[in-house]
Amino acid sequence: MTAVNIAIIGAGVVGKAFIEQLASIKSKSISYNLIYLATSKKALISKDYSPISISKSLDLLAQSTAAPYQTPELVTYLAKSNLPVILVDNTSNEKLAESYPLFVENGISIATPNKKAFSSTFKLWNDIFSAAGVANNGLVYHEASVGAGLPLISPLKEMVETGDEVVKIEGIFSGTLSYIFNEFSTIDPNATKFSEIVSVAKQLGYTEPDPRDDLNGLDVARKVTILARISGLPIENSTSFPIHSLIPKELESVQSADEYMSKLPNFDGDMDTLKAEAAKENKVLRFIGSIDVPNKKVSVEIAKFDYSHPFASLKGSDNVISIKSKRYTNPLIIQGAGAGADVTAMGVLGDVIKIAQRIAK
Ligand SMILES: NC(=O)C1=CN([C@@H]2O[C@H](COP(=O)(O)OP(=O)(O)OC[C@H]3O[C@@H](n4cnc5c(N)ncnc54)[C@H](OP(=O)(O)O)[C@@H]3O)[C@@H](O)[C@H]2O)C=CC1
Ligand SMILES: N[C@@H](CC=O)C(=O)O
Ligand code: NA
Repeated sequence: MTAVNIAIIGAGVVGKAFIEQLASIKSKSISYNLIYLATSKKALISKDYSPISISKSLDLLAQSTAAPYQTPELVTYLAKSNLPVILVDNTSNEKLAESYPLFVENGISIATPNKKAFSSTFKLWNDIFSAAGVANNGLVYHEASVGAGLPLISPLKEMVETGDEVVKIEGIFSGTLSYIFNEFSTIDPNATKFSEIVSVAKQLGYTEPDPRDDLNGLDVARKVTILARISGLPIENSTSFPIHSLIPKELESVQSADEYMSKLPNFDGDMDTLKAEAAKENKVLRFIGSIDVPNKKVSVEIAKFDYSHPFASLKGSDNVISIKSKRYTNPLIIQGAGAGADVTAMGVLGDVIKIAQRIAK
């Protein structure tokens, strides 16, 4: 039997589901030992690296009075581990993401759904993957950063590594905005109010910790940046191309997510007008991202589609992504739930298993 040590940061919507799935792994060949679990306020730390009960870890964390390690201390602690270590970043924290090269250079592997590291500066992207390419450094897997658990990053990387050339990627990349428009912009003229649907998407765990990151188009822009970079475009950062925001001008400067949510109903009329304009043309509204590789063009926008278009009949939080390449002249279509605790945790745990199969001792 071989083993790896697991350190988890983040115990929110995705983090809790990840811990539940990790506790249920039944591997005869690899033991997954939890040694560290932290939120921004507290931590559960096994100082001698002996395994912590995964199934009791959330209760133990709730009772813990220990403060989380700051990044340099955490790197030192994990680098001294008796076994290879996988850091699971289940936060959306940018500072932590900026430290990935440091973890990787210290032999610590990373599995994460956090998009920040892969969609910030192109320099950070290069620093992470050049560090991950060096022998004895950590590995970096981020399947759930686009399309949650849908197999997207892994097959796209394989296509590119085996010599395929991506021509065009387009689709619906946001579980939140898919859910919102599938519920809001339908043939039914009496569909629920836009602001109410945004609240439900938050309750269902589809939104970012701050739902404005979905509604301003930035979450889709981050995903599109990641896929464009894998496809070979050197996108400087996730704001260096046109992005349509759904945040009303008047709410752009509100301080908190709560204030934004409470004022959003005042702007339902604007969204009703947009929907009615589309309905007059027998169309629905959908929020899409597209990457045109030969023309080096990337965009994130709201668009109108005929009732008969496949995007018009999408259900729930489904993403649909079409990839056209030199080999796939008829596009490869990937469709399914693109947000939510269980499908995202599955993508992260799948990466943990893939890393463990390569590094466990
Ligand atoms: N929800 C979904 O469907 C999907 C989510 N993702 C990604 O998964 C990640 C997690 O999302 P989700 O679980 O919904 O978010 P939540 O807000 O529910 O949870 C975030 C967790 O991270 C912790 N955290 C935040 N900052 C820090 C920090 N600096 N140090 C330690 N802990 C920290 C929070 O702790 P505290 O409460 O103490 O702040 C909380 O436990 C995000 O990157 C998101 O983009 C990706 C695909 C789908
Ligand atoms: N908020 C995101 C979560 C997954 O990345 C979404 O709605 O798609
Ligand atoms: Na994915």
